[in-house]
Amino acid sequence: MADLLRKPLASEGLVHAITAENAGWRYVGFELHRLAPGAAATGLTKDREAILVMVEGHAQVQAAGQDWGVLGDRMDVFEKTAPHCLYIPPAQSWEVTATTACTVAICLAPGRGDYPARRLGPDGITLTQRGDGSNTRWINNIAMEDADVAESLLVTEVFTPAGNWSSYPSHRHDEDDYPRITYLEESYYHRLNPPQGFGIQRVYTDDGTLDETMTVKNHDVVLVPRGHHPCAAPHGYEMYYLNVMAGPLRKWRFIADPDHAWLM
Ligand SMILES: O=C(O)C[C@@H](O)[C@H](O)C(=O)CO
Repeated sequence: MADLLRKPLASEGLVHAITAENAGWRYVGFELHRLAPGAAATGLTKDREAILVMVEGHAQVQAAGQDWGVLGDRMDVFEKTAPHCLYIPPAQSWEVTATTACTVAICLAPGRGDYPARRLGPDGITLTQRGDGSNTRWINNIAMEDADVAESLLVTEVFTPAGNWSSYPSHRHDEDDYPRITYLEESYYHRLNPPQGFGIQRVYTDDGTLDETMTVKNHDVVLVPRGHHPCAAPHGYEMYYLNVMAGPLRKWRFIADPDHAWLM
């Protein structure tokens, strides 16, 4: 059984510490910090670039030698307003001090230092519908390839209404053969509303050598090293996830599962 479902390490403080090494891949890292008011988290980006996402709550942020003031707006991620985010280049330190209870994600991928530190959002991030019917979901693009703001990170938020599917029709991005398809590792940080809910995520390859169907709960992370990766939210439970993708080329090109491509 592949180790794709990562449970929270704690309910407060450092909740996830996914590195390329412990994920068994090369590009994506992901940290999640849940901080009580007054609590702080710090880090060094080293040979990685980072996008800090204020998932919810407010915090005083210092990074890359600058004071960025208090970041954050929505107090609950399911308010769905545009997130406050910060791009932090490699070889920089950062420090977040919670001014309210807050949840802060640090999305990581390799970087050389070609891009400066800068705010991303809330300006320029617009909640956008993708799909229709029971495949409708709502997207906040934080840093996708049309935004020339990072070397390898692609970061997106997705809100899936109760009873709907997302990351669907099934698709994969696990071969480095641009422009046909790109190789992108991907992590999913999941939330459910109300929080006692659950969702389903399947990760599977065309040849069936990987086929895991996972029950995801609030604050779980799913790793997608390869294969298709659709999600479903049950009746009564809205699903949120924060996607981090990275690979050798900062482009998202995918191929649909041939069985379900007719739905595209
Ligand atoms: O469309 C969605 O529902 C989200 C996906 O695009 C998600 O970001 C992904 O699967 C990327 O390959």
